[in-house]
Amino acid sequence: MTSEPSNVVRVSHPLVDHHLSVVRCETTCPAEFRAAVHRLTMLISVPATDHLPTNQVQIQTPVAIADCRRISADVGLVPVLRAGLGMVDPVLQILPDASVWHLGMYRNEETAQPVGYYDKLPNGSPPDVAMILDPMLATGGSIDLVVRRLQRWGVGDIRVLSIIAARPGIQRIAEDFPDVKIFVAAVDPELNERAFIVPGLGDAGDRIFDTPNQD
Ligand SMILES: O=P(O)(O)OC[C@H]1O[C@H](OP(=O)(O)OP(=O)(O)O)[C@H](O)[C@@H]1O
Ligand SMILES: O=c1cc[nH]c(=O)[nH]1
Ligand SMILES: [Mg+2]
Repeated sequence: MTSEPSNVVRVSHPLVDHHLSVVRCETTCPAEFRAAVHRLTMLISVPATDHLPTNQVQIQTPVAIADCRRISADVGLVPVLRAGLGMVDPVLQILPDASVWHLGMYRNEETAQPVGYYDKLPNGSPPDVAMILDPMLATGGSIDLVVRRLQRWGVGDIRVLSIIAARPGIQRIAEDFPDVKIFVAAVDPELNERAFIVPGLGDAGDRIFDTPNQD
């Protein structure tokens, strides 16, 4: 662990380091990039779900009755299109009963401001816990909008899962939403003149979907 702001949990593990080196490498092909994002997301998901409440249940094993525990919270995953889609399956592997609510957002190339283009959140009651999935947190503008939208829906417990977050974006989220924790594989120091994370990994959405020069 490092001297990051208290809203950030950098998941420290040799496997995280290994798969980060894969996603950062510019010659990693899209199939390998997707696989590494999948593996990193699984590794981040475990600490990011450490607060979920459980109920005690009695389970009949083939031998006897065992006292067990099952997750009792209603969890909603909120992938931010497009890049967040690459993180949905690995979280569903460990939380198969979670719902998935999609939000679409892209950054305007000139201003780096987020533009919302799809919102599939319902009017009904919100989940107990929402986990926002987006591999990149740069200026924090996109996550800021998503958190505001979830709070408007009435979600009280919000966590963010990213692969790489930049310090300026982390700072922004900490100031705006001190209760929102961010779970990441890496914290990078800065942004370049195009608001890309340095050293980062480039454009996550384009690398997942093999659509170079789309942004
Ligand atoms: O913290 P911010 O400065 O807001 O930047 C981060 C956002 O930018 C990327 O999306 P992008 O605009 O590339 O859309 P895409 O997922 O469709 O590629 C990324 O996946 C985040 O959503
Ligand atoms: O470095 C960055 C910044 C925003 N979005 C990305 O995909 N990468
Ligand atoms: Mg992109």
